[in-house]
Amino acid sequence: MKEIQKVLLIVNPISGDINKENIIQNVEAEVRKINAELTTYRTTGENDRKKIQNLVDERAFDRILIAGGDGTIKLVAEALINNKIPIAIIPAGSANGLAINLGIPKNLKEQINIALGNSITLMDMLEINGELCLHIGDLGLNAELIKNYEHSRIRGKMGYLLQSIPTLWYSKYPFEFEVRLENRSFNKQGILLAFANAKKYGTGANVNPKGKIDDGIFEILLFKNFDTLEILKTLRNETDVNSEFVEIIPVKEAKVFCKKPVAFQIDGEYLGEKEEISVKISPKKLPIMTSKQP
Ligand SMILES: Nc1ncnc2c1ncn2[C@@H]1O[C@H](COP(=O)(O)OP(=O)(O)OP(=O)(O)O)[C@@H](O)[C@H]1O
Repeated sequence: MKEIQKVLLIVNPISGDINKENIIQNVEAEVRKINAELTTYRTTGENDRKKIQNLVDERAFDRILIAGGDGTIKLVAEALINNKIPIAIIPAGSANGLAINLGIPKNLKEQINIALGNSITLMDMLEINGELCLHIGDLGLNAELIKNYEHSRIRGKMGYLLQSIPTLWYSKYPFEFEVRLENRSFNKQGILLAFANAKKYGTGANVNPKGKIDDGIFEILLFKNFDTLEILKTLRNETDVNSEFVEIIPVKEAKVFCKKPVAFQIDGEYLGEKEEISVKISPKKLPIMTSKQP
């Protein structure tokens, strides 16, 4: 592999409520050791995508490190789409769903080693209603929970837990979904319909055991109206989902129609209520650093 000469470090100063100075100093030290040049860009929350694109066009970076959460990774992936520079994650968000799915370790030194290493995975990306999705999008109860959580003042797992009760109380579940695949269509009722590129939710819940980020396939997960509280508990904990709750359908493309508008989210960001969803997989779209082939 070609030697790394120019590294861009993109830092989101506010993500996860974490001070990033320690990350920046450690990255500086490690980049110095390999005699590469480092440029650091701090996001402002305004026009970052264009500014990153300009920076990347100006200087030929051969590695881009991202210290932030899923929102920051998505922003960079959108800025770089079709530009084959490998990206690497230094997890520094509140949930870090993609990093969890890639098995990025907790230790900063190990994270930087992976970031400056040579194990690249060409990751599939989901495109949902024209939006880029890194690992999971869903319709239903989880999106309602995220919407309510975004408005609550209590963060972390406790915030989710406290929001579960009013979410369940006000939710109009079960929802009616019509799923259209390449060669068949069917109607299903459930509390949550997810499109998963990987195995886990950001909380670590292993909802899609067969999920693989580079197999050219995504899974539709239908959480049936079984035991809602039990399912919510599973989504918020680091446990495997009970297979009785969920039906898994591997596909490359799908359309979903809802009888009434249903809450929708991508990678932890609430995107309003939708009646129609169109999903397809873009295979091998994003080169991303991993400890080994996941
Ligand atoms: N300097 C800044 N000031 C305010 N907002 C910012 C700034 N830089 C980026 N942002 C905002 O940060 C958000 C992305 O945050 P990100 O998702 O990476 O972190 P998080 O929400 O803490 O983590 P996670 O997605 O893992 O829960 C975007 O909405 C972006 O507009």
